[in-house]
Amino acid sequence: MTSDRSPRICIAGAGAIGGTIAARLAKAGLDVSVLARGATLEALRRDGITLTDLEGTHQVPVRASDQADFGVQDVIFVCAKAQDLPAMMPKLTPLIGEHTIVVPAVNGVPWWYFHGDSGRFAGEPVHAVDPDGILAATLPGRHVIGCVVFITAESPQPGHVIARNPHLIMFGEPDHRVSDRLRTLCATIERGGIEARPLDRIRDKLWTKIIANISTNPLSVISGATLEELYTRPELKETVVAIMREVLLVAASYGARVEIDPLTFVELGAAMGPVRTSMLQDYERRRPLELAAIGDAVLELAQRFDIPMPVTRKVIDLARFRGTHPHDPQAVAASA
Ligand SMILES: NC(=O)C1=CN([C@@H]2O[C@H](COP(=O)(O)OP(=O)(O)OC[C@H]3O[C@@H](n4cnc5c(N)ncnc54)[C@H](OP(=O)(O)O)[C@@H]3O)[C@@H](O)[C@H]2O)C=CC1
Ligand SMILES: CC(C)(CO)C(=O)C(=O)O
Repeated sequence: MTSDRSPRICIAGAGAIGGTIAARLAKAGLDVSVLARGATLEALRRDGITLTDLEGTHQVPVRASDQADFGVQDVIFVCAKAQDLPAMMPKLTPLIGEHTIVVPAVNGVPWWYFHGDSGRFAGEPVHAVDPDGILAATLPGRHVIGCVVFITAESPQPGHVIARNPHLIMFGEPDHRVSDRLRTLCATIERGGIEARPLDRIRDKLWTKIIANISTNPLSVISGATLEELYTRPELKETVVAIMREVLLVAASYGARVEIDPLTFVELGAAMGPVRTSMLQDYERRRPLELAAIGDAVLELAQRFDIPMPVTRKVIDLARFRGTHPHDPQAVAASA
């Protein structure tokens, strides 16, 4: 990636996060192409992306296709749910050239976690997120720059995105170098009004986000509670904090420095207000839950150090049950 011409940026997956990033960058005049499908593709071709953020509502035209026919890209943001990556990633191959950067904007433990790592598991796969090894096989790790997305967004209908909070993404090289390409990427993203911070220890922030997700997303599915409720109602908060404690031990075992303690986490989380987690939104729409990346992968990492995670495991099991047996008030009423 060079800074002497406008970079070509592809956003693969135009839901809540992909739609927000694509709209911000395209609105700033960057060369953006969007890989989308179905109703979203139709909406993008007809109306562009309609983004409501802190600055108001913007309608932003974008180039969109369901074929990866945009030519070799400088940057590809992969913005699908983790379980959709093995189907999506091979489609992106024509977009990847020698110097292409691929940024998975995906919650949970990434498949590249041990790539570029110098610890005892260096180079090993994370089976829960790449069960057939498709991601590792299609994308050489040298293309990856990791990121942690601090944007809360919803896509209430295809092509429409609401993201009414400050937009922050932290980026980092898997081997922790603060490289030229990392700095150039951040400068490019900032042109879109998204705060982009280059980090030298991306896994620390990954763990911070993983702790937020694993302690609230599955429990939100079981309880139907918002973040504010999860972090303030004593009967929910107790479980949230118990999960955090279990996961902090795993993070520490992998050498991560998580600077926030559970009580500070709870205070910050409560201030997020009546937000429905992305997993609760998926549950309500009868969509698959991102439990493999946010839950199972953490259990897999815990297992490597023989760390028991009784509360976390139970909550993940219950969320998985709820995801496959959705509560249907109408059916309950009809059978009464
Ligand atoms: N929403 C949020 O507030 C946050 C989300 N995240 C994370 O960001 C990631 C993306 O989440 P989010 O944007 O909410 O998810 P969404 O479900 O809103 O968007 C995912 C998009 O990817 C599309 N997609 C999936 N597979 C393909 C494919 N093969 N070809 C083309 N398009 C495809 C989906 O299309 P279709 O609708 O047709 O399935 C959908 O439009 C997740 O890991 C999530 O956990 C992180 C921080 C906050
Ligand atoms: C808002 C937050 C942090 C909740 O865990 C999130 O990332 C999500 O909803 O997936």
